[in-house]
Amino acid sequence: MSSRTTSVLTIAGIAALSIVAYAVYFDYKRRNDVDFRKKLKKDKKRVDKSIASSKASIPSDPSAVGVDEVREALELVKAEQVPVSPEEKETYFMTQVASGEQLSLQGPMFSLPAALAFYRALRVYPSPVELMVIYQKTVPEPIFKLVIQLTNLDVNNHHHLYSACPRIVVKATTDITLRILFCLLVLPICSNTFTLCFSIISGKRQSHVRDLLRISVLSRLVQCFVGYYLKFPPKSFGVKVESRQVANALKKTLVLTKDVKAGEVIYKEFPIVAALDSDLQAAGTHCSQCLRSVEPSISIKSPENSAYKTVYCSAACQSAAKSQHHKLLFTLERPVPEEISSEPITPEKLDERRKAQALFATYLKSEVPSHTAPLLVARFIARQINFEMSKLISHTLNTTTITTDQVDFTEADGGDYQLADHFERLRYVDVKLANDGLKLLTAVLESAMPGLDALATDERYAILLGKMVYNAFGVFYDGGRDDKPATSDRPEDVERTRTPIGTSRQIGSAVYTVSSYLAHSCEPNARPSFDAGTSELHLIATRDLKAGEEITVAYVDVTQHEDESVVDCRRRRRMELARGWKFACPCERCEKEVTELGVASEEKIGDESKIETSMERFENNEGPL
Ligand SMILES: C[S@@+](CC[C@H](N)C(=O)[O-])C[C@H]1O[C@@H](n2cnc3c(N)ncnc32)[C@H](O)[C@@H]1O
Repeated sequence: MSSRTTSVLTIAGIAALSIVAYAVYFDYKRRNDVDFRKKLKKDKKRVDKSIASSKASIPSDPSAVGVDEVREALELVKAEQVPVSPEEKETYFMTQVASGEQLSLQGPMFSLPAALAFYRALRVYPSPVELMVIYQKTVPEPIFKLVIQLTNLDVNNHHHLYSACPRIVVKATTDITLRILFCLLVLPICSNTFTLCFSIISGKRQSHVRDLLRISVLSRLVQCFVGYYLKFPPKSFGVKVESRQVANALKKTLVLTKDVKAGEVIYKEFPIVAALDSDLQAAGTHCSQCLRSVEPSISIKSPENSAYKTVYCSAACQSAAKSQHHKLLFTLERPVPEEISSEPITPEKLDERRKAQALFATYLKSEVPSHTAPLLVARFIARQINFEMSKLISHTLNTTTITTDQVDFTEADGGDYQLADHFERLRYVDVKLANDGLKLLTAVLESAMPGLDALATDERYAILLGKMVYNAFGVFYDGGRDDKPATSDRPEDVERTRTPIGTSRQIGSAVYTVSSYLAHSCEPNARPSFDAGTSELHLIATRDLKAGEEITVAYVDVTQHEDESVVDCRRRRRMELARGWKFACPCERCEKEVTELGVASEEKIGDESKIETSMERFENNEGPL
């Protein structure tokens, strides 16, 4: 043993002996010395008093924390940097909620720090109103009050919180339209929370709802916010969504989870919403629901007096279209199911509805030959309303039955996520609202169910349009069509759908949840096919692929045509990508052409300079997910 260790042990031994000696001495004095005992009692009283007075200075009601103190703390939080990328936000969010939960268990002294942690989480959560509803039910009341106080003091954030749902949160109690609005506007992210809050506002506090309330904020929100991509796409698709760094920005792409051979179908997917090009819709040659080509003699036609003429290939398609969107948008039938009481419809109201539908139908027909986005948006909104209504019936009747027709392909494994959850996460491109589309659609919704006008605000409508044009695929089969009305417009101005054979050959457009994540390559390893002769997308491998490989498709026509040089083909496809999709393609083929064929690497694509500022922001990952 070294001398150093010995001396450490010796000192430790002496110290231990001293303590023991003092304890023995203390015990002896306590037992035998009266004065010592008196002094001890006096000392104890003094200590008790001091503890009591320090306890009194701790507020028993933490909401009594001074406003100045709260304001000061808020200023410090506001000065903190908020993470920018979605991944950082997720981590930050989870850390803050976890720390809020921990601190709230530490007693009243920690109420403000706990509230601040919850408040920090609120600042990055995409749907703050929803989070507030959850906080209200799960965070101890004094801490929740402090979170409210922080929100009220932060004027900007206050605006952020309530601008999404003016009036509605307050009013959503009894009226059916408002209940639907509450669900569609306020709770767009998480269907569990969706169900939970729906039950709360519909006054049905069933036992499973109470159970849900007991689950910690964190576990439920982790599932909503982060767990989504663990459950979606469903495992059966054989693909997963991964974030990859592309040119300084994080992109979400689809990656294989299984090996596939060239020519094999990777997965099949039905669309969330689809629409025929308007000239085919008018011609009545294709089913308006599944987009199948249909013999006029056997097709099911809409009634003569219908504002928007539709043709269906089968009773099943007619029924699906009706329940999803057509009844609400283009019929005079009661929009609310029989199970739910609603105000009687007067002849005046009916007339108002007829006129609104006629005007909207005329607008849709007069749109650029194949611009389907306004119809896709209208159908999507109607579908969501109908979906919420069917949920309402199941709640009202105390059943959980929602027919497959209503959830079908929008549901991931286990049914945790639904239409709104998927759509909410898709990225969008800025769209300028140039015409009356929104006004006319609003009139149709309002005439069917007063109050629904709140659903289609300028901002929301622009986002929905932006999501449709950014994520839609062109549907084509049998080589596509040759009879599209000629136009001098650029392809991406007529229709910006991902169509590997060119938008001029598509018969319609459709938006898919999984396939929306497919990235582009000018030398793609997969292709969308519509071999079923409908809008059902089959993703086919164009070569042997291994698990872990990123899947790519061609967004535009990438084949070199007979009359085209390599340089011309390259310029054409890159221009279309830059104008329509706002990126300079970095794929291997584009790179190879630079090195092998001597195409100038500095080649500037004319319109790339026109990429909007918003797009640059978006590319830097500052925009929406
Ligand atoms: C409909 S989104 C596709 C979904 C997208 N991958 C995501 O991150 O969610 C289309 C956008 O993805 C990006 N993108 C697709 N393929 C790309 C590629 N090969 N290189 C760079 N960006 C690409 C472009 O920003 C394009 O505008």
